[in-house]
Amino acid sequence: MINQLSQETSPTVATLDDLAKLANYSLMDTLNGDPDAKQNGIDYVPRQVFTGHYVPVKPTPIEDPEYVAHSKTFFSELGFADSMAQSADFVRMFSGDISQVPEPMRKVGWACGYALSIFGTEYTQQCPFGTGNGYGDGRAVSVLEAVIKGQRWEMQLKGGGRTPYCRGADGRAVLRSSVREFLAQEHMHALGVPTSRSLSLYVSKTETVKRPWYSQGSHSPDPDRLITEAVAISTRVAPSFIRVGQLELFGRRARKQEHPKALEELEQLMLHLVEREYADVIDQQLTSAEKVLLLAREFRSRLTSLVANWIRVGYCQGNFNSDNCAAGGFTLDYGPFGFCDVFNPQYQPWTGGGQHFAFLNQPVAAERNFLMFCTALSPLLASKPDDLEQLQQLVNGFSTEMQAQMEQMWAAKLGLSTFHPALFNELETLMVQTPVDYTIFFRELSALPSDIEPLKKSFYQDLQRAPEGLDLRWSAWLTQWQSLVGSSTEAKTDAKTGQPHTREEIARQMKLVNPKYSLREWLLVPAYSQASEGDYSLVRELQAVMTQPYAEQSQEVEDKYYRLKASEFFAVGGLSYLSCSS
Ligand SMILES: Nc1ncnc2c1ncn2[C@@H]1O[C@H](COP(=O)(O)OP(=O)(O)OP(=O)(O)O)[C@@H](O)[C@H]1O
Ligand SMILES: [Mg+2]
Repeated sequence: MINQLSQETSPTVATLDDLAKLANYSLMDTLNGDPDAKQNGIDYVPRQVFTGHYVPVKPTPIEDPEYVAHSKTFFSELGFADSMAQSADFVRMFSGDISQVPEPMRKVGWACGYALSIFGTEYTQQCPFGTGNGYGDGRAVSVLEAVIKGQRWEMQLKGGGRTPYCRGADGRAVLRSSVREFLAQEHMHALGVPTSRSLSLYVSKTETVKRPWYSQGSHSPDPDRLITEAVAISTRVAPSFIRVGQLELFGRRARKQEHPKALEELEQLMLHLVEREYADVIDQQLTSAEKVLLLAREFRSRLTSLVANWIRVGYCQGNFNSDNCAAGGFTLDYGPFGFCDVFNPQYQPWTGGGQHFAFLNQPVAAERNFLMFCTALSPLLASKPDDLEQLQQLVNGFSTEMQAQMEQMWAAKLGLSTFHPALFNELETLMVQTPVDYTIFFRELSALPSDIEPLKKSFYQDLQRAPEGLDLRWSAWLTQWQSLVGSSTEAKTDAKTGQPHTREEIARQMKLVNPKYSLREWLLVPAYSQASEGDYSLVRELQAVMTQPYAEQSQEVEDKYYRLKASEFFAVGGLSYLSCSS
């Protein structure tokens, strides 16, 4: 028994050679969009790519890389030895130098083109050629596909240098944004929300770029100066990085018959998506049309659940364009994101994002992305009016499914088995007028308080919008809520198990829905600031705290991280909002 256990837990991948043995590429090489001459992947000049799944791109290594962090959780899931993250050949590969990787790993990576829709409107003007053929992964370069413990994973460098889609930019990511992305992915996974995963993070000791950023304490919406920042490469991992935008690029080409194989390529990409992301729920034997419909149904279900989960944990994507919407239904692109402190339905951390991508508008933004997803697939059903009609029904049914997911989520946050509209509406009004800290409020509520005093820990007293009579209204609300959840709980039974619910059980369940710790922007700022001085201790501390967001943790952690946002952090660039995610 002891032997068996140690065998199961001991890492099976201790070196890059071990990892190389698991390399297994499912790239559609028949859909390589670059002419033969460019197979070495070193043509970084912005150019139009008219067809195909990907272009070969050799990443540009960062100079003199230094280890910052790796995901211990994910390494353990993959059976990777922690020591590998600091081994010379692993560091070399995941800081962008794949020229020496062992066979059968490939010495050239790849980047993909994609289209852009913003809130359901198609765009091409962001493409330097105005056609949409020059837009895509501008700094994301995939370097490996491997089947590990029966699961296929794609590993992608972010900040891996220029690609044909870089649009004149440098293809780099800075340490600041890479720390944010690395930690946010770790946190999101620990929150139980589907996401691309963090693998590793390396910074250059010598290479820097200039980026616009805020002077300390700046209240201006836009950065007011250029700062020099170290470049970094974080590696993210997912079953695939196919975006709704990529399907759209293929869908638009098919719709406009831009080239003779456009429809065929769309079908191939759809089948590839099904294989990479939906193989467990869509039978390979089905016809293409059947697959399209099941794919749309399944994506709808994943997307609605994803967005309800975002709202459950206080996450705002900030720029929920179709090119930031993973077709596999998980969170992707941690640039303009934020976790809200003060509850505000209009919370939007990114100054460029607009209200359409605000916190509680995310269900509508998701619906627009779903519409674009279905529009992209519809040429595949062009000769089948009944199937097209079914696809349309799936689009029409989005808001109902979304609403159901939201109601279930709100009920769970309140420890109730059903949604009570009047109770919720009054709560939402009170949360805005008080206003409350979103995370702290629901966590305090999870202790089933008998009066409103404990809830006041979440109140931003200085920001009160309607102080008159608030306490009385809160007390009335709490009494009403308690009558549903609290006093009569002993008599209640669980609909599924028939077991009686105790107060302890309800509190326990609520604490698994309402996290105690949330990756607030003002916690990230000191972590990446210290990191820029070569001190990674706060990054690692935050990683440790934020990968157990539901646990109580120590008193010391609670004192430091379970707190209201300080008044001096309000309305400050880089702390309350950001204009730049690169
Ligand atoms: N420094 C950069 N160099 C080249 N391209 C960039 C750079 N910053 C952003 N881009 C490109 O701009 C586009 C939109 O920006 P966005 O912030 O969504 O990208 P990103 O942060 O690189 O994201 P993603 O996580 O979606 O790959 C993407 O095509 C992206 O690759
Ligand atoms: Mg993006």
